[in-house]
Amino acid sequence: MTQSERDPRQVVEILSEALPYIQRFSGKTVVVKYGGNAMTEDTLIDSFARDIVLLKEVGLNPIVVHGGGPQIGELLERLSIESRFVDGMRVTDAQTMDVVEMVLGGLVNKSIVNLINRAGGQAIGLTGKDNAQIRARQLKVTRQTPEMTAPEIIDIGHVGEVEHVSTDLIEMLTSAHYIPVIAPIGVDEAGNAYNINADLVAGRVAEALNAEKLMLLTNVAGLMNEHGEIVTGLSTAEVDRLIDLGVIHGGMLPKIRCALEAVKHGVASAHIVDGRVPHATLLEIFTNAGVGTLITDTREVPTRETDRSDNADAG
Ligand SMILES: Nc1ncnc2c1ncn2[C@@H]1O[C@H](COP(=O)(O)OP(=O)(O)O)[C@@H](O)[C@H]1O
Ligand SMILES: CC(=O)N[C@@H](CCC(=O)OP(=O)(O)O)C(=O)O
Repeated sequence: MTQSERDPRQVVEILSEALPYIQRFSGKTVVVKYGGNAMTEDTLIDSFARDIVLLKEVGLNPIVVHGGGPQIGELLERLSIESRFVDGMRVTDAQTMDVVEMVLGGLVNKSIVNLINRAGGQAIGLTGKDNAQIRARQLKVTRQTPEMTAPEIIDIGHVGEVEHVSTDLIEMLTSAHYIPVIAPIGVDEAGNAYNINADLVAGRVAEALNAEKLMLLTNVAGLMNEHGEIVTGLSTAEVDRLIDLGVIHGGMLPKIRCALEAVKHGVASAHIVDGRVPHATLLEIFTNAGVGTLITDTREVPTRETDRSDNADAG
């Protein structure tokens, strides 16, 4: 249904209902991580871009950090370069690193920038190399089995972890009304590039900016428990239990870990959101409907009401 087909009274009612949320979040920073798996259909990517522009226009401060795992996988396949993952991280040799940089810093970054600009925003695409804003070091992955006396270090190549995020460039851009769109490539002091899981970058960017929200848009309806049910509010205790049970695995592991780290380090809330739902970002921020899993720094199970409790009108 288009706006002209709707009852105009309904349209203004919806706008009016969003007012408490707009007031609550105005001026606040929201880091939105757009996963490669959520970039499935053109219409969805369009609605994502419109949501980001709308957030900016109503006074929030959106920062986009994007992934592109499936898109990297596609080009590697076309180039007949084999790829595998250890603990949700792509093993990255020098040749793979070149492809990662081309796809993330080039194709994917610029297509998101282009869509946001076409939706009326002012997006600027960056990688962690710009102003060396994402300082990285090589990620050491260890593995230990009961038979081993000491953990084994597995070399997964040019894969990085975030050492430090400098926020001056991001802040300069956002204060001049631009929307930064950041590809998850880090750099060390010697200028070496690192492939970093996009969730980890988004979490650390959110922490560094003291963001109100970290939204992780993916291709599932939220975090599932051992019964296959979506967990709407996730306590830190429940995360530990689900990891021990092996229910959280693959790409969900870094996602949950970075969400937990972010809320422990000052981000008010993290959300795992179904990016396949049109306008998922707006639904999560401006309505009580909530479309995924909410994570806050609490041993209790959080609810959307507690997440919004500092404005009595907004819940
Ligand atoms: N407990 C879980 N609940 C939901 N998804 C899970 C869970 N454990 C593993 N996953 C997997 O994690 C995937 C999301 O991570 P990932 O593929 O890295 O997405 P993205 O590209 O959006 O970062 C899901 O598609 C699902 O296959
Ligand atoms: C080290 C590592 O695994 N890096 C990821 C970077 C992209 C990413 O994280 O993309 P998604 O968010 O779409 O999964 C990769 O090479 O796929």
